[in-house]
Order: sequence, then structure tokens, then C-alpha cells
Amino acid sequence: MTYKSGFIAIIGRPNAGKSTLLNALLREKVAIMSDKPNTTRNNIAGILTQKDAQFVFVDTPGIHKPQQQLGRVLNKNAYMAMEDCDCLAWIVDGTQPFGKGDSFILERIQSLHKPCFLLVNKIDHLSKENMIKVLMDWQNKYDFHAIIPISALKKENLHELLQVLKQALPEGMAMYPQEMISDHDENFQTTEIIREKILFVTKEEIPHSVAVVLENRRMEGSRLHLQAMIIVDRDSQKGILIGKQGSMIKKIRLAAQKELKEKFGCPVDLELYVRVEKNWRNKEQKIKEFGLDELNDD
Ligand SMILES: Nc1nc2c(ncn2[C@@H]2O[C@H](COP(=O)(O)OP(=O)(O)OP(=O)(O)O)[C@@H](O)[C@H]2O)c(=O)[nH]1
Repeated sequence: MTYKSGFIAIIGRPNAGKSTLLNALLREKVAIMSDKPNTTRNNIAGILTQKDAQFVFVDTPGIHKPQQQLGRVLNKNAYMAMEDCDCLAWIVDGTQPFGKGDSFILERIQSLHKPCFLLVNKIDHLSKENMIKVLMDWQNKYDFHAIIPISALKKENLHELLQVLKQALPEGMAMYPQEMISDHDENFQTTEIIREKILFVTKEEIPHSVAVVLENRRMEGSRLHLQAMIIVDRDSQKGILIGKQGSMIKKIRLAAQKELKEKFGCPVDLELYVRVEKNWRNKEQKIKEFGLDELNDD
């Protein structure tokens, strides 16, 4: 039997469903998800090992028109994954018309000369007639390796997707141990879970202005003690995040603590602090310090 293995970059515009797809394929939450654009900031590998193949999916930040230095770094993270992969899985929101953002991504794909699969997502929101129309429209845009309609949320057509992707993977040995499902450690997952809870309860500019840094992690008997710093880029945001008599930060803390307890299988005490780092999203050094630049190897 020939074994296949390779890297598949999951790319697309913000909110297309990249992280939802990664988690659905792995049947495990490896990447956080939200209805806010640009939830994903780092490239996150999710590893799926089967008896005849190992898929290394790389979830990437949504490619968008950047307003700040952070946006430029996030796009760069996605471009890096596109360069480094064996094939591309471009995921689009099937309920949205083809737009400027799509042309921009398409141009980049054309320049790479790699097999590119188009995944038309959110088909659970489309009638059969509409879905056929959307698929035909996309067929005229580029010579895709295959066009596959899916619903990441409802896990529709994912088995078929894996079969088609497997054929395009290069022959080769597994690159990661079979029990490994992500390339990110528990500290990264901890800060991401906290950030997800913040995204859930905040709106407008706050979700984009927040970074989370783990300051301390230690076991005290059977309890895991975690201290994390939430960074915002304006004083007013600090007030909103803390909330009236600390009500907002408490909500975030309890939601994160609950998920962390389930994840690590032990009682968790989480302490959260909020610090203002003015305009950090335009400061390269801060972006690196908060671990958001994939090229940073300090
Ligand atoms: N109806 C429907 N909603 C979906 C589907 N897939 C994802 N979504 C929703 O779309 C939103 C964005 O999903 P994400 O997986 O966070 O999107 P993303 O592409 O990773 O987003 P960024 O991190 O911003 O680039 C969430 O509210 C998801 O629940 C789908 O198949 N059907």
C-alpha cells in the first residue's frame, strides 16, 4: 500500500468557515471559531492520520484588505502557508457573491501553480437550484482541481472531500506521530480559548483589539492555576472589558474556566488581568511579542 502525506492550506476570506472546517475534519476543537471576521490569527496545523494517509491541514487567517500592521501580518501568515503547502483548499461562503476579495485571492492562487480545490461552504443555507448556479459560476473562474460543495457546520460532504484530497497528496511517510492532532501547545490553546470567550461577548472594534498572553501556569495539588493578561489598545476598551463592577470580565473568566476544565480534565483557577498597550496593532514589536507573526523566530 502506498502511504500519502502532505500539507493542505485552508485559505479564504474572513468568516468563510476555515476554522469550522478544520475542527469538523478533525472532530476536535483545534481552532477557535466565531462570527467575527479575523478570528484566526496564527497558522494552525490540524493533523488527521488515517491508515493510508496523513493530512496536515493548515488553518490560516482570513485574507483581507488590511487597515493596520496587524492585518498585514495576518495576511502574510496566510501567504506563507500558501507557499509552503502541497495543495490549496480555498473555502468560499457559497451564500456570498464573487467579489473583489475573491479576485485578489484568485490572482495569488494563479501565481502559485499548485493543485487548488474550491470548497463552496455553507450549502446548508442554499436551495439545490441556487447551489447548482453557484457551482457553475465558480467553474468559469479557474481550472480548479475539483469543486466540492460542503457544509462545515453540518459536516456535509466531508468524507467525499477527504477522498478527493487524498488523491492529490504526494506519496510519503507520515510527518507527525499518529496521536498528534495539533502543532500548537496547551499554552497557545489556553490563550485562544480565553480570546474566543472575549469575542463571544464583545462587539465592534474590541474583538480586533484584543490579544491574550499567558503569564503563569502551574499545578497546585490537583488544580491548574492560570494567570493571563488581556491586552487592549485603548483605555475605553479596558473599561468595557471589565464591565460594571467587573461583571464582563467575570463572565469571560467563568466561560473560559469551564472550557479549560473540560479540556485539561482537572479543576482550573483562572485569573485575568487587563492592560492597555496603546495602538499595539500598529507596532511590529508588540505583534511579535504577542506571538502573532509566524515569521518571528525570536
Ligand atoms: N450556516 C453555516 N455557517 C457556517 C458554516 N461554516 C462556518 N459557519 C459559520 O461562519 C462563521 C465563521 O466561521 P469560522 O470557521 O470562524 O470562519 P473562518 O473562515 O475561520 O474566519 P476567520 O478566522 O475570520 O478567517 C461562524 O459563525 C460559523 O458558525 C456552514 O457550513 N454553514
